[in-house]
Amino acid sequence: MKAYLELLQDILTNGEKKTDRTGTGTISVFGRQLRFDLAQGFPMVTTKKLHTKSIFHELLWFLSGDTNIRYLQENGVRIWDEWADENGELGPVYGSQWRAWETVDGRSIDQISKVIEQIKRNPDSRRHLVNAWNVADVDQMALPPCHFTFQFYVANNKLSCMFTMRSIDSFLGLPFNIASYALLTHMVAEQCGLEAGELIWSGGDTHIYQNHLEQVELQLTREPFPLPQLLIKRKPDSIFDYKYEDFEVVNYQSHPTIKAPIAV
Ligand SMILES: Nc1nc(=O)c2c([nH]1)NC[C@@H]1CN(c3ccc(C(=O)N[C@@H](CCC(=O)O)C(=O)O)cc3)CN21
Ligand SMILES: O=c1ccn([C@H]2C[C@H](O)[C@@H](COP(=O)(O)O)O2)c(=O)[nH]1
Repeated sequence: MKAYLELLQDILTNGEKKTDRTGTGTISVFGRQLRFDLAQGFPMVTTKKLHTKSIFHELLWFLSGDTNIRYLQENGVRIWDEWADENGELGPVYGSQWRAWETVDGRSIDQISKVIEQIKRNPDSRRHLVNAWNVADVDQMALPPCHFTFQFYVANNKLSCMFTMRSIDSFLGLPFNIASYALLTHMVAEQCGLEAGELIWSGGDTHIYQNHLEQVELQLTREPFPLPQLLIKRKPDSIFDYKYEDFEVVNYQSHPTIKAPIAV
């Protein structure tokens, strides 16, 4: 995860001070890319301890099409609490757009099933895309999608994924997002009979919140450990049948947690 630490240093060195919606203030750069070869290990930050449980449950929750935080809370995951209404609803966020994009003529499109079918049937297609930025729905969402699109690519029997984010909380959000899309790529690869290739992150407004600066400085004093590996213990019939217990991250050696306030 040297590339991630270099990104943090890049923001510290080149970032411009900006105000932001949450009133916290950031330093920010615009337009960056990171690449991870998934054969080299599972890309989890090792210079602080990451809560894998939150990351894995959140992805399973997206894939189930759910947009209510009940499932997360039942599994001890609190990362979406601040954005939900009194009924736990977030509006038509990721899960809804991924699994049930509503069309003007009243149909519902399951983008995840579709993209997996396409990868199997026509791996060389250049249209393996999933989109969460539904222009008609954005105003009803508790938070407009930050990771708003992703694309798959097949070559040499390997599946690569590029995901794009418009806005990046580089200290708290990005480590979660990288691990989450790495997991998704491994799952889709397994379902399609492919190996996991590269994971590419593309970022727009890539920022560090002003109240994360000390935490970032501390993290940059730490030496990364070798990457852990992801173990998927079985191959279910479909991408929607994975359970939390099917995954294990082995050999995750990390420095201690670094606490930081989340900007709401
Ligand atoms: N400002 C902000 N940053 C984000 O990364 C973010 C949002 N808002 N809003 C929506 C989701 C929620 N996400 C979150 C929310 C909280 C943590 C967080 O507090 N992480 C802690 C540990 C939390 C846990 O117990 O899992 C961390 O130390 O990584 C991470 C991602 C990512 N997104
Ligand atoms: O998966 C996520 C979700 C959110 N974020 C961050 C990026 C920003 O810091 C905030 C969103 O605020 P906006 O004003 O809507 O840009 O949440 C993230 O990094 N990863």
